[in-house]
Amino acid sequence: MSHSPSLPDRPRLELDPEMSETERLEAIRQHYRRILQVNNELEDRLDDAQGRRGELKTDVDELKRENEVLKTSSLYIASVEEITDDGVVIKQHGNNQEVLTQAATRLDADLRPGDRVAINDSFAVQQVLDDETDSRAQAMQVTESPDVVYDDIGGINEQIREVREAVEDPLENPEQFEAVGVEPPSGVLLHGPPGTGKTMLAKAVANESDATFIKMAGSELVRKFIGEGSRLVRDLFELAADREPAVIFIDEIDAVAAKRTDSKTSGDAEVQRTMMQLLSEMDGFDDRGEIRIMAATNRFDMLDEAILRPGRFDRLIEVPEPNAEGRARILEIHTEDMNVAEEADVSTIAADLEGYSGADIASLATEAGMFAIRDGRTEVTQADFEAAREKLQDADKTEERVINYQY
Ligand SMILES: Nc1ncnc2c1ncn2[C@@H]1O[C@H](COP(=O)(O)OP(=O)(O)OP(=O)(O)O)[C@@H](O)[C@H]1O
Repeated sequence: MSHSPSLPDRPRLELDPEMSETERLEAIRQHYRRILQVNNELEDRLDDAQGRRGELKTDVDELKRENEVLKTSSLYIASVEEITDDGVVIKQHGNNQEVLTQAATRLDADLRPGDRVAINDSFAVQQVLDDETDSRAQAMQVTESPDVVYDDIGGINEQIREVREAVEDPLENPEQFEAVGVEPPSGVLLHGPPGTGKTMLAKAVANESDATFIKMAGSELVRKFIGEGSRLVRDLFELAADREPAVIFIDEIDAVAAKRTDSKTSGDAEVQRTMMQLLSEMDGFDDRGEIRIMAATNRFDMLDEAILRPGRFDRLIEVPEPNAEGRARILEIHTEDMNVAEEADVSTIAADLEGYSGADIASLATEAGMFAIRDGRTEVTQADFEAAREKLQDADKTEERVINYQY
């Protein structure tokens, strides 16, 4: 090898018996100098070798790390069912296969039933997944029975009726649809301005149909879970199948299903893949059983028409800003538990709230209550509502100024 040429020969001392005393001394001196020289040479070589060894060790460490990564990137996900004297019983996700296996010794003490774990090809548990790694749990919000009822929603009775017909009826009376011979709508799309009660409506229909509510936010899929979008969409439908009856709710669907002409979002191949996965899940979902699919958007104009075709989101329900009557009902709902003065008139206040969404009205009620508290009163007066309205309007103006300043 180029970096290890043969070692220098060991110097020999050759003394001739014929030599004089002086000659012998000279020969020994020379021999001594030669030994020193070889010694220096060997020391240099040793330094070189040590340096080289350091380099190689760094290479090995790097390869080891790479190997670890390669090993861990091909792990499967499973849940721990039971820990027995014979080993760990796990259930693999996806195929639900149960296996009795062993855990890496360093994990023995940490393992608990219910843990999500990563297993290798021979099913040995390699890693316990914490919530951080569990993107599925982060990306989806699962609620057994959301605490919203239809009566909590004001001003959109017609929309409630339509959602009940499209979601609740097929969940509760599938036989009726079969007997009449009509297919219930595949997917229900709620569209309208922000804060008008779209999410509430989806939660209420899940609650009142005794279905599990599974929410996924489209915007998070593209912002937070880059590269995982299509897998998470697949997981979403799988989870719903495990938990039926279930209502799937995809909020801000425009984030994954924008028109192709919108270069900023749709140019992204990953977003396209996520949308294709969503479409294929919906198309392949003929025998939908007890799963209903809902979605919401504030940007109906941005949606790719592909998602609106029959068999996909084919029931569109517009949830508009509330009118005066709706605003009064929403204000009534949000002041139900508040100690409001006799003289305060909800409909007069509501009449003045043109352009307010349900969410705006909810903050107005809280803000009015805060005025009473600051004033040391226990009753909320008409004046408190007016003060709250002015405060929110001022806040809006500041926001506008900030936005104008930014652009
Ligand atoms: N119609 C309504 N009746 C009563 N409260 C409402 C109504 N609409 C909105 N609210 C209040 O505003 C909050 C937010 O509403 P929600 O999340 O349902 O709106 P959204 O339409 O889904 O909004 P976004 O499009 O911003 O997600 C609710 O928790 C509720 O307090």
